[in-house]
Amino acid sequence: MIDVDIAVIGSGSGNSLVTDELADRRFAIIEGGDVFGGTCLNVGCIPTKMYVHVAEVATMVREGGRLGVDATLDRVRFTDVRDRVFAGRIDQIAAAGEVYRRDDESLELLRGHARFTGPRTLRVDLRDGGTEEVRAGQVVIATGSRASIPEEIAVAARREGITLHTSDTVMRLPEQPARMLVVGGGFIAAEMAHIFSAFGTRVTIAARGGALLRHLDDELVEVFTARAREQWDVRTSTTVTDLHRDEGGITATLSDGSHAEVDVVLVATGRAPSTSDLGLDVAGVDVHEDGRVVVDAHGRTTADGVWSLGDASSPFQLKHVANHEARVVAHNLAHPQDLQAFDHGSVPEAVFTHPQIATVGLTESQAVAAGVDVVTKVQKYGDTAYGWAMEDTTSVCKVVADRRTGRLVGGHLVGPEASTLVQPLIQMMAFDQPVSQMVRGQYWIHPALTEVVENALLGLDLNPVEDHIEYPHPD
Ligand SMILES: Cc1cc2nc3c(=O)[nH]c(=O)nc-3n(C[C@H](O)[C@H](O)[C@H](O)COP(=O)(O)OP(=O)(O)OC[C@H]3O[C@@H](n4cnc5c(N)ncnc54)[C@H](O)[C@@H]3O)c2cc1C
Ligand SMILES: NC(=O)c1ccc[n+]([C@@H]2O[C@H](COP(=O)([O-])OP(=O)(O)OC[C@H]3O[C@@H](n4cnc5c(N)ncnc54)[C@H](O)[C@@H]3O)[C@@H](O)[C@H]2O)c1
Repeated sequence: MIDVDIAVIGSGSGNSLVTDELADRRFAIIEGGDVFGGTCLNVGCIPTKMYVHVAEVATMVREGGRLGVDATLDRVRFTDVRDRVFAGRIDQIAAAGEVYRRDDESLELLRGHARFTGPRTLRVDLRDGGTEEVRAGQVVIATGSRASIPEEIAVAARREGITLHTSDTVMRLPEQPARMLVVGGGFIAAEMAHIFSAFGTRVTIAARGGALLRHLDDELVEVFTARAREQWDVRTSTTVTDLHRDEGGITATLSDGSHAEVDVVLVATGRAPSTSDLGLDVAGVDVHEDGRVVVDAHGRTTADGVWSLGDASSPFQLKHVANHEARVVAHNLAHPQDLQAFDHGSVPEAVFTHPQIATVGLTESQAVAAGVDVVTKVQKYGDTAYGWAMEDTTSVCKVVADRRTGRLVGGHLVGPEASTLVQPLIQMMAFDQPVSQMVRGQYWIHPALTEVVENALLGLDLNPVEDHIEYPHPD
C-alpha cells in the first residue's frame, strides 16, 4: 500500500499538477498507457502538427505555379518524416519525461492501469505484472479520452481481418498508403486528410453529415467543404456499412450505395472520455451520459476529495483547455479556501488543414438563437493588401457582433494563418474590449495579413459608441 497526499491518474495534463505550490505534498502519478506524457505529446497535437508542417511545405511547392514559381515535388519521404518525428523527437521527449519523474524521489511513478476500489483508494494493475494499492488524500482523474470506433465498422473489420487505424496508429504506418479511406468529418478526419493527401495519398472521406466540420459557422463550413472537395474525394451524408478485403486492397461499401477501393482505413469518428474502466461507481463519482466525469466549476467531482480535468470531464477536447483546467485544479489543491473556477467562455479552436481554420465564440446562428442583436461582416482576404498579393480568392474572416453593446460575440477565419490571425479576436472577447477601441485604438501594420481582421471589424455596422449598452465585465 502506498500512501500519498495526491494521486493523479494520467500523465498528460495531469503531469503538470506537480507545481511549486504543491512541493510539500507527496504525489503518485499513475500512467497506464504504452508511453508517458499523454495524447497531445505522443499521438495528438504535437506529432500531427509536425506532419501538418511538412504537408504545408509540400502544398506550397505544388501550388507555386499559380504565382509563377514552377517547382515539382518529387515525393515526400514518409518513412523519413515518421522517423524524424517519432524516433528523433517525440519518443525521446516522452521517455525523458518518464525518467525525470521516475528519478524524482519526492513522488511515486506507477506504470499501470488504475481503478478505484473505494473512496480515494485505487488498485493499479502494473504493466510489469502485479498490483499496487494506493491510498490518497486527494485523487485527480486526468485520464483523457480515446478513439471510439463504430461497432458496425469494427465487426466488419474483424470478420475480414482488416486492421483499422485511428490517429493513434496512422502516423506510424510502415509505409505511406497509396489510397486511404477516412471515416468521419471532424477535426481528425480533416487534419489527417490534409496530411496524407499533401504527402501524395489519394484520400476518400466518408462523412455522416452533409458537410465537413459542421459545428463551425455556416460560412466556414461552406468554404471549407468546397475546398475539401477540390482536394479529396468527399462523400457526405454517408456511413461505412461494410468492408471487404481482397487482393487489390480493401473495398468499403457506403450507405449511399457507392464503394471506395483503398489500402488503409482511418476511423476518426470522435473520442470518448476514458472513464468506463475506472470503477467510478465504487468511488461515488458521477458521470454524464456521454461518459464525462461530472465536475463543478472548480474541478470537484461528486466524490469528496476527487477532482477531474481535461478530456475526462471537460466539454472541450482541446489541449489549451486541459492545460487551463490543470492550472485551476493545481491552484485549488493548494488553496482549498480560495478556489478558482474554470473559464469556459470564448474557448478558441483551430483546425490545421488547407485552408486553415480558426474560430472563437458564437457562430452567427448561435448568436441569433441567443437573442443577440446580430451584425456580421465577412471580409475576404483577397480584398486586403496582403491577401490580394497572395491572389487569394476563397479565404474569409467573419466577425459576429452585438450591435447594441459594440462587442464581438464570435470570430471565424478560414484561410492562411487563421490560427494566428484569430488571436486579436480572442483577446477582445477575453478582455471585453469594444470593437471601436480594438480597431481604432492601435496601429495595424500595413500591409500585413492582420488587415483582414482590422477590415472585418471596421466593416461592422455597430451603433455609435455613445449608444453602446455597458454590461459589467464578467470577472
Ligand atoms: C490526433 C489528435 C490531434 C489533436 N490536436 C490538437 C490540437 O492541435 N490542439 C488542441 O488543442 N488539441 C488537440 N487534440 C486534443 C488534445 O490532444 C487533448 O484535448 C488533450 O491531450 C487532453 O489531455 P488530457 O490530459 O485530458 O488527456 P491525455 O493527454 O489523453 O492523458 C490521459 C492519460 O491518462 C492515461 N490513462 C487513462 N486511463 C488510465 C487509467 N485508468 N490508469 C492509468 N492511466 C490512465 C492515458 O494513457 C493517458 O496517457 C488532439 C487530439 C488528437 C487525438
Ligand atoms: N486542431 C485541434 O484542436 C484538434 C485536432 C484533432 C482533434 N482534436 C480534438 O479531438 C476531438 C476528436 O476528434 P474527432 O475528429 O475524432 O471527433 P469530432 O467530434 O471532431 O468529429 C467526429 C466526426 O465523425 C462523424 N461520425 C461519427 N460517427 C460516424 C459514423 N459512424 N460514420 C461516419 N461519420 C461519423 C461525426 O459526424 C463527426 O463529423 C475533437 O473533437 C477535438 O476536440 C482537436
